[in-house]
Amino acid sequence: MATAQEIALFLDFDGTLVEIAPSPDEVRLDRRVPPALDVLRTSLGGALALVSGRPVSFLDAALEPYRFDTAALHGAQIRLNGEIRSQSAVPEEMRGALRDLVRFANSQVGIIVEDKRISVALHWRLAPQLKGEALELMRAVAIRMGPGIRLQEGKSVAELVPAEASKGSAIAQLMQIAPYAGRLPVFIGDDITDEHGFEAVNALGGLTIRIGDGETQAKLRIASPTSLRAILLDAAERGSLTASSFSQE
Ligand SMILES: O=P(O)(O)OC[C@H]1O[C@H](O[C@H]2O[C@H](CO)[C@@H](O)[C@H](O)[C@H]2O)[C@H](O)[C@@H](O)[C@@H]1O
Repeated sequence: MATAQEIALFLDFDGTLVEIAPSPDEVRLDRRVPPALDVLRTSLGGALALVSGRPVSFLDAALEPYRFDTAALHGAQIRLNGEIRSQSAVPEEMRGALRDLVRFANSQVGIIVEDKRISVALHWRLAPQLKGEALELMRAVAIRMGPGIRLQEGKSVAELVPAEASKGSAIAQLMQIAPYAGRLPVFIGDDITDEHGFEAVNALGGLTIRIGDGETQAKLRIASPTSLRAILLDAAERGSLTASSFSQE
């Protein structure tokens, strides 16, 4: 089994480091997690990154005062060593799309539009009966926006994302750069968007872990964000994380 020095750890945020909440603004991160991740980053020679659908700014605020390498917006925004390394352009057609989505949200109770500029999400967790209508609208808007945009489905959400971006390509990019290059990638996630990451990490011979149930390409499962947190906090206390830390559930 690989040692701590050989691992590159990639962590999803929602549904992985924090429990899913009724709306995007309501997530609460256990305050022991940010310092624990900082300790683990050191023990991993710096090879720890967040891979999330959220923007870098949101993740920085959630994990403050720590700033981690981040592949944000499903890979459309990558920050490494404190500097934005790559970022997709704001799609020209996004303003028109946003107008249609806000109009829909204003006409229905429980629909939330999350404007992340480079991408936009339409949430129906608080109005599950509107899933069909919301998805139909998102599919129509994505088609209208053309080949530069793809539709990313997730847990009670659909998002318009730059077509070239995915968690898989972001992880593959990071794996070519120090301190990630040459290590065994370990990716932990819980949602459909994470399947791109699982595919890429499986192709690199790494370890893939799905939080919770649902169909997946991941090789291992951990029951919940609570169980993962326990593993990470324990590893931080011992100052060592290995691939086998994740198979002791
Ligand atoms: O890649 P992730 O870090 O898992 O981010 C994926 C999306 O997560 C957020 O939405 C999800 O979590 C919300 C809070 O728990 C929940 O209310 C919603 O139903 C979920 O879809 C976030 O709001 C999105 O921007 C992320 O892309």
